[in-house]
Amino acid sequence: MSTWLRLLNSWKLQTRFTLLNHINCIRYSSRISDELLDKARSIVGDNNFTISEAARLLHGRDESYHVPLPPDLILFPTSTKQVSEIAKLCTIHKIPMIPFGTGTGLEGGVGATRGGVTLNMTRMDQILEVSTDDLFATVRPGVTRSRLNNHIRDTGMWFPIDPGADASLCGMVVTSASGTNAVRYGTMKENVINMEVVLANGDVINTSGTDCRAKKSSAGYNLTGLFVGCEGTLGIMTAATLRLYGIPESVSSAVCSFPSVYDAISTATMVIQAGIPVARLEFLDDVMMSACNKYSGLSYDETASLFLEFHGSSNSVEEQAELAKEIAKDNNSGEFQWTTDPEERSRLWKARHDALYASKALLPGCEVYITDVCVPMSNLPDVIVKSKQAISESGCIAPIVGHVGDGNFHCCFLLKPGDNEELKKVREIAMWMGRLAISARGTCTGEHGVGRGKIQLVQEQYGEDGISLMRNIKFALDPDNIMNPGKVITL
Ligand SMILES: Cc1cc2c(cc1C)N(C[C@H](O)[C@H](O)[C@H](O)COP(=O)(O)OP(=O)(O)OC[C@H]1O[C@@H](n3cnc4c(N)ncnc43)[C@H](O)[C@@H]1O)c1[nH]c(=O)[nH]c(=O)c1N2
Ligand SMILES: O=C(O)C(=O)Cc1ccccc1
Ligand SMILES: [Mn+2]
Repeated sequence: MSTWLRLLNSWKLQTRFTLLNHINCIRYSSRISDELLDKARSIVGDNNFTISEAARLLHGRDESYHVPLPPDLILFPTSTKQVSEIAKLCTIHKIPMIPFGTGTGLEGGVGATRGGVTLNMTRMDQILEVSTDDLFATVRPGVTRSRLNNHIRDTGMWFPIDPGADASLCGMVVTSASGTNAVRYGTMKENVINMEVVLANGDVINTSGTDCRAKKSSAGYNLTGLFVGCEGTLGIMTAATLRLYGIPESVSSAVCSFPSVYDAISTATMVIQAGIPVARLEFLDDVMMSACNKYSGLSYDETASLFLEFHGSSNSVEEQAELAKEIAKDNNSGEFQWTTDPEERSRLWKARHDALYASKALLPGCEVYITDVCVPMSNLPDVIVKSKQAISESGCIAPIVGHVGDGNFHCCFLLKPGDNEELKKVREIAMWMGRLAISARGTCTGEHGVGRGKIQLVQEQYGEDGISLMRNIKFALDPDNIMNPGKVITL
């Protein structure tokens, strides 16, 4: 093709794109004035601005069953200064701002309940600092968990918090995420040292003080704790400083099946009581084992099972596995298979991390409704067994998987798309499970957050006084209710 023809084609494409953008703009952004659009575009530049329908749809949904709620406009800021200017602009125009990390959330957190501006944070993707002496890394919100770990692998350090999905680290901070390694290394709550946050009015603050990298601090109110788990309703995270750990010299992994849920959970409890520093302690019920076998081509027993992992020196991981094996035997276990072979281990954990997709494959085309209760260990077996009973009485399919070392488990209800009756039934069971967990001295969400689906349960968990304090905090930081409105609490 001649250069002229290529130029002509590219001009045509650009004109079409501009025209389409213009049409979309007229169709969708009744809330957003031309003046605001122009100003927003001038803050981030033409290439970091879109109102295309495809982008709007993509940004209104995460990996949950929640109905997509597209924003009017998507901006891709490239600096904290730009985020601050966007916040000032949105405050002047009283337009909602919704931060978007990688969209792997499970509670509909990125949905634009009142339209507005989504800030896609993926283009702020620098790893700002890594200190192997002081064991921390400072990252911008576009950096994902696996990118950080690939970047620092040669230093012998890693960031262990692992929700399975390759989520943005800042998204993990604001959802207070955890996953399979939390039993040993804690959740995001225990692993954030400092954060840079842009507030609704455009102010930029550091939650532990301007340049603090200390492992602990008693200085003033715990602002870091306030923003961990805020789900974008109190501010926009523009950087996070996280704790790093040494990569363990040796790792062993194990699988073991049990005749009952009680035997499996008793083993989990006793492993922890025995002081074994287990790194992963995961439960899968019979239905989930069968789903994982099918999806990942495995042939494990299809009964209640534990997947375990141990970190330490080569002697220590052997010792830990053998001790756990003894405990499992005392609880009527089947064969306890353990290995240090990297390939076998990664096959096992890949199957575990694919549990969501294995569940979905049981009913092709289905949506999933996922619960996330967390209770003290002594109440865990009863809550799991009661939940399984409720699932079987309902006639629903809902494989169960859980980070049982932390008392946390998920029921993954499979939903036929468009079946509103079934959705209603599942929602009722999920609400009942949340209440069951609260009455068993636990919480309605251990790690996925509140988003749009658990607002009522959080109200019940805290009671009027607790919620009223949360509302006051929200009002102090976001008086116009424009920071990710309609999530976590209602005003
Ligand atoms: C297969 C699979 C498996 C799992 C999970 C997901 C999937 C798909 N998850 C859930 C998910 O990975 C977790 O909630 C992540 O922390 C979400 O991070 P994203 O970057 O994707 O946030 P996403 O973009 O989905 O946003 C989530 C919320 O955070 C807000 N937000 C995002 N970035 C922000 C920023 N920079 N500033 C302010 N607010 C921001 C958003 O507005 C929204 O409210 C999970 N979780 C878990 O804890 N344990 C687990 O075991 C799993 N397992
Ligand atoms: O894998 C996990 O631990 C999750 O939190 C996601 C999930 C939830 C329910 C079934 C499968 C995966
Ligand atoms: Mn989980």
